[in-house]
Amino acid sequence: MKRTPHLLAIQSHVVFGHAGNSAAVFPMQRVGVNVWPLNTVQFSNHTQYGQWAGEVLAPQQIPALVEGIAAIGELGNCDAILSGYLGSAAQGRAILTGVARIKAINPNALYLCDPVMGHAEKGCVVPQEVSDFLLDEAAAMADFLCPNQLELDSFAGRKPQSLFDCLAMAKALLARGPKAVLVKHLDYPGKLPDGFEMLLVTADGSWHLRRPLLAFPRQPVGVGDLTSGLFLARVLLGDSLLAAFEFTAAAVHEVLLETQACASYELELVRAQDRIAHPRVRFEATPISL
Ligand SMILES: Nc1ncnc2c1ncn2[C@@H]1O[C@H](COP(=O)(O)OP(=O)(O)O)[C@@H](O)[C@H]1O
Ligand SMILES: Cc1ncc(COP(=O)(O)O)c(C=O)c1O
Ligand SMILES: [Mg+2]
Repeated sequence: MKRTPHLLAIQSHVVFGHAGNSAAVFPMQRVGVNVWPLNTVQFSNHTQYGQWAGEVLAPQQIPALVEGIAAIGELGNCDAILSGYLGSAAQGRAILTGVARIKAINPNALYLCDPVMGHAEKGCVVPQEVSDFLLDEAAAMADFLCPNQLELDSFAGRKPQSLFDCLAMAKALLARGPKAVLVKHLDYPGKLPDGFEMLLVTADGSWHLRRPLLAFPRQPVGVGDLTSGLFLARVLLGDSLLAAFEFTAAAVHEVLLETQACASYELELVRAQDRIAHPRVRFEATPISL
């Protein structure tokens, strides 16, 4: 029987609703991965409500928890690390120490960094020191980097002029070290208004994918976290990068359809669980080159 992969997921937890690990853990489990959630913050709710209660985890807790897993002899079973929303740059550095520790035991372990900085319409959701850390330090250690357009602009230091420009900006990131860059959300002059577009850029090729843009009275939160989590989960389950990309687009779209149908602000992950595991829609990515 094929072994179930294990994934250490280091990002935020919200008590109510879905963002960070609260958006990604259940879907990753539902598609068949053992998840080890390590919560960088525990907030009452996501920050787009404009107010929240809760605390940021002390940075030294991250290596301490990783050492605790090493002490029971399980750290070598970690096949991948995912990081998302960071409470501070010190937390980010502690995560990189953990990634290095895991890669020393299991050189095949993959690290996906979702460089959560914010969103064009939502404004920045992290402090400047976190953005600097993501640009200067985390990108260099990541096997996979999953920026949205704002984060890609931040990495490139400019805004794109076209789709091909987005591709060039994502390709430039490959030179910093990652095996693949998944741009979760494209925005560029000339983009068709009725589509939601993504890019996958690897050393072996690049692909562009378009799915319908759904209307919401308030943009749901946690979609980026769901996207990076499902992508990494499917890669661990044996998908090619392209197959994982197409699966992720379909599964995320299913969640958004369910969320829209329920008129919910929070993602309807529980109701959509069968659609996450077995998406009914399919989106084909098309090859793109400069
Ligand atoms: N098909 C879709 N239709 C409408 N909105 C979408 C669709 N897919 C994603 N979104 C929204 O677009 C944004 C996606 O943002 P993105 O940049 O990928 O990630 P993040 O969730 O990290 O901001 C989110 O606000 C999400 O709610
Ligand atoms: C606590 C927390 N984690 C993560 C996120 C990131 O969510 P998204 O996937 O929409 O970028 C947010 C966004 O507001 C948040 O408040
Ligand atoms: Mg995000």
